[in-house]
Amino acid sequence: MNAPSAPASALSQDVLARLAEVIESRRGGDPDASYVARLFHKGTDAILKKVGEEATETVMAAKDGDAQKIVYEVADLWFHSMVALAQFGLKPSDVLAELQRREGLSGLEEFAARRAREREESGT
Ligand SMILES: N=c1c2ncn([C@@H]3O[C@H](COP(=O)(O)OP(=O)(O)OP(=O)(O)O)[C@@H](O)[C@H]3O)c2ncn1[C@@H]1O[C@H](COP(=O)(O)O)[C@@H](O)[C@H]1O
Repeated sequence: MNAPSAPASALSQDVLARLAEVIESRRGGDPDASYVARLFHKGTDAILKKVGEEATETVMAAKDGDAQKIVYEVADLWFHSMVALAQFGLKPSDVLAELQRREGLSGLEEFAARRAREREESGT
């Protein structure tokens, strides 16, 4: 499967920051004039429903092995996840900071440390 390529300069966190600003600017806007305003107007359940739908569509695209479709569906998923973040007063930079914190931290080591902590807390 050939992954579509994109110029590195376009793959910047600026895109996420700009989109977050646009999303924020739609809060309280006209639901008939803006898709994001409509989502905010519908509320948390509707936003989370879209995140779930887009996650499912991403899985289906991946099962098909269609690179273009995967990128399209993941873009939908990221976008709706960003609306969900905004709904909870969060920004993409919060998620990027968490990913940065995890940099170089082995997932398996982190999992083992978490299990050890949980065992300690439950006293088992
Ligand atoms: N990135 C996006 C973006 N990605 C996806 N979508 C919309 O998300 C919806 C995805 O829903 P589906 O694929 O499920 O299709 P649908 O059947 O139309 O949706 P439903 O009726 O099932 O809810 C579509 O209407 C897409 O147009 C987006 N809408 C907006 N943006 C960004 O948000 C900005 C603000 O948008 P407005 O608020 O509409 O001005 C835009 O300039 C873009 O940068």
